[in-house]
Amino acid sequence: MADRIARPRVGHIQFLNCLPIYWGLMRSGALLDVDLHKDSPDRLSAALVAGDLDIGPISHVEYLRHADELLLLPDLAVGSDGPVLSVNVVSTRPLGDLDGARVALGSTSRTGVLLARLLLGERYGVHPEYFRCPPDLTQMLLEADAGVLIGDVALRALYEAPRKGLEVTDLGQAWREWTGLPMVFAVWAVRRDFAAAHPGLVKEVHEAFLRSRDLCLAELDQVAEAAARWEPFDAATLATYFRALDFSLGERQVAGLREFARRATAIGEAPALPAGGPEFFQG
Ligand SMILES: C=C(O[C@@H]1C=C(C(=O)O)C=C[C@H]1O)C(=O)O
Repeated sequence: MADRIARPRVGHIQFLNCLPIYWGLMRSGALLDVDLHKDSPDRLSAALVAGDLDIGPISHVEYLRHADELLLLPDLAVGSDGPVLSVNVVSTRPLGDLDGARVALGSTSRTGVLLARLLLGERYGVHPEYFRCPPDLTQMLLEADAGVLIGDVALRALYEAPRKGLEVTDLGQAWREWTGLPMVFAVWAVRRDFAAAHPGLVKEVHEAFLRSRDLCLAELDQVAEAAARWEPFDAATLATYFRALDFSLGERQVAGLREFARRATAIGEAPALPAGGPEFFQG
């Protein structure tokens, strides 16, 4: 039997925000050509950095921390140009009143929680005491005055919090109001060693993701209908959510990425992007 190369090991965020991209891989048949690993974004980020995955989504700030080992896949991201709906600070009082309070940072997030800290410190001038916590709103608010959540639990909190007398701050919207730019929460990257060894495979996977994204955007209401069957959200809510998300990484999004990188670097959370960065995979 001839030696075969293994399928590329590809990450997939196990949140509704990436379901549209998974949908397209299924529809186009490309799912057969990858070894897909579903997990939370914090674990996928760590796996890509550790070399346990070859290609996949990585939380924005984790990319910045490991940019020397990674190349970005062009035109693919999870972000928003305005409200994102699923990266939220849920608080018992307005953000400006959180000085000295306790704020719980959801453990699945790296970028959303850093954005919350930047916003609270630099825009609101408040300095809470932060601690890491599992992403469970009830547990967070037993020990804190605010919690930062991402993904499906954050989307749920957006709809449930007002009934509980809680405030919700959408961090995609807050970033846009603060900087005028889109926010990029996660990017897709390939390990540089894998890209050098298998450029053709990386090109194929990248193109499959782009086709998948475009297919999903053309069938968004069907995707929402299909997903609503298994989710605690109705189809209209899911369609609104998928339309709020921005899966592109064009010039404006790259400007947003550079601005976030600049601010993360200024507080010592990430090394500076090299001049002209980020560096992209050139298919
Ligand atoms: C929009 C989102 O983007 C995400 C936010 C991330 C983070 O804060 O580290 C990581 C991956 C993405 O899932 C979301 O999770 O809702």
